[in-house]
Amino acid sequence: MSATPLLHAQGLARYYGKHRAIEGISLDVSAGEVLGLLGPNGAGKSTTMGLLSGCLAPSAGQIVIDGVDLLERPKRAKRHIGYLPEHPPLYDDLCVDEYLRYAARLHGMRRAQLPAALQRAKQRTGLDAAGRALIGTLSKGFRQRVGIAQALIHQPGLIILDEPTVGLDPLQIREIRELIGELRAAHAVILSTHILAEVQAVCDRVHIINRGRTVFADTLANLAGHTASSLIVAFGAPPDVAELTAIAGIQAAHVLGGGRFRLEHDSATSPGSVAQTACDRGWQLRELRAERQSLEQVFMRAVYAETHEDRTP
Ligand SMILES: Nc1ncnc2c1ncn2[C@@H]1O[C@H](COP(=O)(O)OP(=O)(O)OP(=O)(O)O)[C@@H](O)[C@H]1O
Repeated sequence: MSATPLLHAQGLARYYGKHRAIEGISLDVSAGEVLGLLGPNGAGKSTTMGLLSGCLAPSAGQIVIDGVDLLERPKRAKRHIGYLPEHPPLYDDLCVDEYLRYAARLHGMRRAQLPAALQRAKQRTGLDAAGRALIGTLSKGFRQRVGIAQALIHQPGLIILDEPTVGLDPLQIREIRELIGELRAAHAVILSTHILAEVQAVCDRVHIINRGRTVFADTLANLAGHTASSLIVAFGAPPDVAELTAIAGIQAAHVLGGGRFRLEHDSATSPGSVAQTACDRGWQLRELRAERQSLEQVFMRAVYAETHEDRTP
């Protein structure tokens, strides 16, 4: 990540009347990065995207885009933002060229700039041959491409995509994900999603929110390096679960079948103590490895553990 992020958001909060949608959200995104904003339904993703794009006013907090304060100088800051809302603002009665021309004019581009801008945006989104097609006749995947083309027509530094693959078929999802990956070369990208695989497929970093608050934020590279507090073991002569949980520091043992188990352990326990016990008792150790922490585990721990705790009477 470069020293100065393209987007810096600090302490964002948004209330709808008395209802707190988000609070204390801070995030940075740099050029060349795709940040995934992940959370279950109602977590506050769209609200956060609305604030970052300047479409919603925050109740508290600061947003700086390419050195320009979004609240103090909204017009100037918005020049650096391209936004694809959850429901793309498309006009079915316009053809793709007419619509992109209209979007470019809304972004304050001069008429003389339009032909080159349209050609560039269409070429980058795979719409070269679709300029004269009526938007109302396009497939959902192509409509989404048009939505992305309007977001990048004025060559903003930051592109914000709210649930960009919702409602698409698997092939269209793959195509849009590839397109998002390509955008990284020239832009900072934030996308919101509730799909873990989406984050894993296209994002460099993940920011998980639950009920309006940040519950996890890190790079995917760091995530892969983390180890969970569990071991996978396999034995030729497997013991009973009770014998495994009797090993000091082993908190639970789950049978995986074929002599394999997942052992949950405390932070002080090393795989060596399990290996030693297996050796002493003749269990014929065949496999012993620390489990990698997956995004799913992080998500479940951060989101569902919190939700469950609150529901426990
Ligand atoms: N205009 C509004 N008026 C009142 N409450 C709202 C409004 N918009 C959102 N909320 C509430 O704010 C919270 C966050 O909603 P938001 O739409 O930002 O979540 P989300 O993570 O985008 O959800 P989803 O994935 O279902 O779109 C929810 O409790 C929602 O009911």
